[in-house]
Amino acid sequence: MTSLLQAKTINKSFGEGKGRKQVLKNISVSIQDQDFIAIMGPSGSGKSTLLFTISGMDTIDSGQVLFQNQDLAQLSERNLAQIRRQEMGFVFQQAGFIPQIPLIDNIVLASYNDYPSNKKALYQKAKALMVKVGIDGLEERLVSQVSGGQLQRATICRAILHQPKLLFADEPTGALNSQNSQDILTLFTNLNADGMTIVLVTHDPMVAAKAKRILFMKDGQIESDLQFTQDDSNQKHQVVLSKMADLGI
Ligand SMILES: Nc1ncnc2c1ncn2[C@@H]1O[C@H](COP(=O)(O)OP(=O)(O)OP(=O)(O)O)[C@@H](O)[C@H]1O
Repeated sequence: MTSLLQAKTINKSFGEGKGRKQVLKNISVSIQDQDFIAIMGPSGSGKSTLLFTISGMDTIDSGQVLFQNQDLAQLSERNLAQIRRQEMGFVFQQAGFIPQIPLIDNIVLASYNDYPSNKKALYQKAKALMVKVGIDGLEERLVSQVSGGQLQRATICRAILHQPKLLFADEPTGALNSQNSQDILTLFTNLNADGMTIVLVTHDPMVAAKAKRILFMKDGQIESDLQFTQDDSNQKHQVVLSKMADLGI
């Protein structure tokens, strides 16, 4: 496996003066091609901030984030946006969908801008993905006409439509019931088996147990980095539960 993304001693603070809080403290982590990583840790430990900074959505105070050996901070805004649109996919809580257009247009829009000649294929693929995640039949609904869980699944469709190399997801199953969560996890597992690298943040030990590697964060640092060679979800689940107990999660 080759390194897809490397974070080198990154630091990130929020606030000014006395209110300044260092949220990421000298974090170094290397994400390999075809990794499937779950980031866990107590609330406020810096999980989402780590996801935002390594994905180029937010800046860092010091250190380096290299994606395919390119330093994100050295890229022009245009090049960074292009890499993020074409090579990365994002499942974040703020969906950023346009309220006035149907769900399927929202799913296709970003990819269509980059690949306008593929319009028909993109819509066909979007429909197939909507079936896979259990929101078929909602193609023409507006954002205001679907539930939070349905919107979350639409966000996932949009994030993977262009088959990104690297998928970032913040609590991708947070708004879903257990059957829908299982369907999404099966989809992620299959995408990963087909070559997509996945980095997700979760509080759910069942979700983490699907990953090949689990990073536990504590107070802005990576407390442990567990790699699993055997695909034994039960064993991983037990390890996660015991680690969560250690960290008081
Ligand atoms: N934009 C921001 N401005 C100021 N403080 C922020 C900002 N984003 C995050 N923080 C603070 O940074 C710390 C880490 O936040 P972060 O969202 O990364 O934690 P988390 O581990 O993902 O938490 P949770 O599990 O509750 O989502 C928290 O104290 C949070 O309040």
